[in-house]
Amino acid sequence: MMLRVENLSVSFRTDEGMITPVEGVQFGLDAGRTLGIVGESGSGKSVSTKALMRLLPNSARLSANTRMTFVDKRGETIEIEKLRPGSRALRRLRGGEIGMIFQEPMASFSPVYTIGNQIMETIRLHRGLKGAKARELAVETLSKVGISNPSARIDQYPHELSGGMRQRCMIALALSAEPRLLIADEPTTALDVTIQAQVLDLMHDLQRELGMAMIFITHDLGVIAQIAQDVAVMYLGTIVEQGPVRDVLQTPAHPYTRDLIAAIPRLDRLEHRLHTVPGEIPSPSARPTGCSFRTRCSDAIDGLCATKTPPVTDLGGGRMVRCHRHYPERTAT
Ligand SMILES: Nc1ncnc2c1ncn2[C@@H]1O[C@H](COP(=O)(O)OP(=O)(O)OP(=O)(O)O)[C@@H](O)[C@H]1O
Repeated sequence: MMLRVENLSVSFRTDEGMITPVEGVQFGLDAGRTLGIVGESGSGKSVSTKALMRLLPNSARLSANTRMTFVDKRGETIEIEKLRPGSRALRRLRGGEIGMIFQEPMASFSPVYTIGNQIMETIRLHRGLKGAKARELAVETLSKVGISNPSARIDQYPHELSGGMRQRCMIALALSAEPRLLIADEPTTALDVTIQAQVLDLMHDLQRELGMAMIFITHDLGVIAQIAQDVAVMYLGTIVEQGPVRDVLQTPAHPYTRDLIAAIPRLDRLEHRLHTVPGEIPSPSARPTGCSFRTRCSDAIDGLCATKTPPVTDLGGGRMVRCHRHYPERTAT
């Protein structure tokens, strides 16, 4: 397995004391596969992936038993949680081994350099090519992400491009280092629907061509269905359900997943009002006792869900769920 995350817990020191917005996250990812992470705003998706790239602020702490292992391009195993801030190994990991793209491309680009300069700098840093060779490769990468007339566009500044173009250039920037893993944090949310579909198709094609693994973060299960093979559903800092996308969408095992599926707009149900998951996600500083979803759950069991944290149940076929309804002895009845 290329990436294995075990017991990932992240706490922050805040004015109101310690909060733990990510707790006990576990998942694995093979080369060439896409894991979709879905959940509402505040569920801990970004904090989890920032932890993977060691991009969390100084106020963040990983629990002592957090393990994040990654097999790099040379076949060596990197223990990400042990990398020292500012170390060469960490710089090599970021960008070179794990690339990241965001909702807002301006977060990746500096406004004062041309697109080409920034892509060529990445190529120099991570692939050791300079001058005409680096430029050639940058043009090639821009053309790969569907930028027309790339040898002219390469000399433009980020603000000279449209939103969709900038998004493509950001993908080109991330890909130019040839990462083994690409983390995409809501990369299409700000785009209009047609461009969103084009960018998703593009990412899918590039991934197949390059054999890269991908973690795709979104609040939209519909997008996950298009792009990922596996899905992890997060709620209030933990993964509540995980498994192959098709199985999870067809037979969701957790009430929260069922609610998210009901919220997907469907063409054949346009006349109905769009559902959203009822209620609001609590703050990590006010995590409910027992199962953290029980305050919004329509299926909560009196006297159990408020007092006992549901254990992880292995449902077979690579699926797991954290819900008292799925205790083996309960599902048997
Ligand atoms: N630097 C920080 N200090 C304190 N709390 C933080 C910090 N960064 C994130 N959090 C908290 O961690 C929780 C999870 O945030 P995170 O950004 O991971 O959610 P998310 O699922 O990615 O949401 P979104 O879809 O809005 O990006 C939130 O309650 C947030 O307030």
